[in-house]
Amino acid sequence: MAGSVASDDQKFCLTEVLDTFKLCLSENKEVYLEHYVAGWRGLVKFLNSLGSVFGFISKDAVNKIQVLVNYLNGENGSQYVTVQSMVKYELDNELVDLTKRGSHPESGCRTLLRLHRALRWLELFLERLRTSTEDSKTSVMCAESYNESLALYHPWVVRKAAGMAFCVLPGRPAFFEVMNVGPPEQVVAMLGEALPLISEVYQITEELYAQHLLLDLP
Ligand SMILES: CCCCCCCCCCCCC/C=C/[C@@H](O)[C@H](COP(=O)(O)O)NC(=O)CCCCCCCCCCCCCCC
Repeated sequence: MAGSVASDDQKFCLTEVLDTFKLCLSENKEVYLEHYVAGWRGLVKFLNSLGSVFGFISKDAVNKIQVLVNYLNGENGSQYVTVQSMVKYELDNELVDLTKRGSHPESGCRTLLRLHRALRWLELFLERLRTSTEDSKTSVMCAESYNESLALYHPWVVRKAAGMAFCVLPGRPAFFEVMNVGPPEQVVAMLGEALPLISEVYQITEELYAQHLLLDLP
């Protein structure tokens, strides 16, 4: 379906994303920013293949990815190799607006926090997809996951727009097809492999942010 008409580099395959999140964790459980960002790139590709209704969502994600890529490729790039080193560097050098937006409105820490919250949505949504049945509705699974995670941080207008976008999500069969992994059983197996990795990346980041009191960055 949608996947087969897209050109190769536009083609999304969940396997790629799985592999990217696998690469995220270093031996001592630090999170590599480069792979974290690459994981999000893959997800955005997928989102774009679902249609232009999701444009306002992917645009925001792309902006945030770009902010982080700019740090990675910037003159202090070596401080941004892992999320742990980024947090340390930005805090030590007072590069983070801690209570209200001021001179560092786009710190790596606050930018990554937005993606981190979205990763929780992803975890919840993929778990619902994994355990769903043929007649489950993707729009409902998506909305429930959103309400339990990201929605808690979004103002009414954004929640409203997101809710409208969810309504036009393709049904489960078409959705699985766009994932481009294979038959449903294979998608389910794949999700079973991907989820623990995504959870681990999420947990490690969550604990790091909690430890440094960064979970409410403006
Ligand atoms: C498959 C359906 C995809 C639905 C995506 C669900 C997430 C809905 C998010 C709605 C965000 C609306 C855009 C605006 C966001 C910003 O206001 C807000 C705050 O930023 P600020 O503090 O800089 O102002 N930004 C955010 O919270 C970051 C949102 C990032 C969302 C990235 C979502 C990517 C989704 C990728 C889907 C992949 C699904 C894969 C399934 C196999």
